[in-house]
Amino acid sequence: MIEVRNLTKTYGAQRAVDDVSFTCEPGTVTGFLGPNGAGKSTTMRMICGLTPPTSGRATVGGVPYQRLGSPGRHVGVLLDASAQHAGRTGREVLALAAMTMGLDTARVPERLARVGLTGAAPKRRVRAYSLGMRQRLGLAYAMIGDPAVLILDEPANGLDPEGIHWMRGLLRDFADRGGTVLLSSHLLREVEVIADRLVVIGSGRILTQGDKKDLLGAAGTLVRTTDPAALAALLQRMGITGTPSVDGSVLVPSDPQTIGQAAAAAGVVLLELRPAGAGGLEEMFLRLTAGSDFEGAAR
Ligand SMILES: Nc1ncnc2c1ncn2[C@@H]1O[C@H](COP(=O)(O)OP(=O)(O)OP(=O)(O)O)[C@@H](O)[C@H]1O
Repeated sequence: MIEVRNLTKTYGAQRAVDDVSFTCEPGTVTGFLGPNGAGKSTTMRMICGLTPPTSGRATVGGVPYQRLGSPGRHVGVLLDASAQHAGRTGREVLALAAMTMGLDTARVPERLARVGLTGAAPKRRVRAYSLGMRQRLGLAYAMIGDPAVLILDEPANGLDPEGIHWMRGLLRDFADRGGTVLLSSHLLREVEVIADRLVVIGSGRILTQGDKKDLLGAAGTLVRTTDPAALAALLQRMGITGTPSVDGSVLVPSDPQTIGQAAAAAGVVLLELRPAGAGGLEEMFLRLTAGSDFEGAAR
C-alpha cells in the first residue's frame, strides 16, 4: 500500500507538486499519468525519500520510505533506467543488489531470464545495453528483493511493442498476486491497458483520479448517425452537448443505453454506438491537461 497525503514540493516560486494525495492498494496497478513536467517524477522521488517534500507526507506499508529497514525488500524502485553502473555487467548489477540485501546470489540467473536477459546479455556491460535492455535490467533490479510494492517511472520507455506487451504481463501478474504497482507514463494507451486505477496530474496538481472503468465510462459515448441534424436536435432536447469529431462521429457525455433508447424512440438511425474507450481516455487526458502549463506535448 502506498499512501500519499498532501505532498507539495516547491522549487523557488514554482510548485512542481501541489497538494497531491492518492492511495495505491494491494492487488492493483495505478497508472500515474500526466504530460511532461507535470510532477510525476518529483512525486515518485518524494515517495522514495530521494527528494524531501516541502510539506505533506508519503508512506509505503504505513511507514515513510526512509524508515523501512532494507527498503529493497519492501519496495522495488525503477526511477531511471540509466542509473546502473555502466561498467558493470547485468549479472554483476543484480548480484551486488542481492548481496546488499543479504540475499543469495544464486537467484540472479533466473531473475535475469525472467526479464528476458538471456544468452550473452547477462555478461555484457550495461554501457552496451539498449534502453530497452536497461529497462528490463531495472525491472529485475527492482524485483530482486521480492518486494510487495513497485514504483516505476516510465518503465516502458525504450521497450518495443513486444517488450511493452511482456511488461504488462509481468506487472499484471505481480498485482494479481497481491502486489501494489505505481507506474508513471505519458503514453496513454499503454496505461489504459494495464492500469486498474488512474491518477492524472497536470502542473503539479491532481486533475482527476479513480477507477479506470469509471473514468472511461465518464468519458462518454461515440455516436455516428446517417442524420447528424436529427441527432443534434435530439441531443439538444435531452439537454446534452455533443462534441463532433473530424471523422463524423459525435462524442456524447452520456452512456450508450440512454443515447440508444432515445435515438430509437426519436427514429434517429445510428450507425455506431459505443463507449468512447481508448479515444475517450485520450480525449479526457487532453481536455484535462489543456489548461495546464506543461512543457511538452502529450503523446
Ligand atoms: N531539482 C529541480 N530543480 C528545479 N526544478 C525542478 C527540479 N526537479 C523538477 N523540477 C521541475 O518540476 C516540474 C515537475 O518535474 P517532473 O520531472 O516531476 O515532471 P514529470 O511529470 O516527471 O515530467 P516528465 O514526464 O517530463 O519526466 C518541472 O517543471 C521541472 O522542471
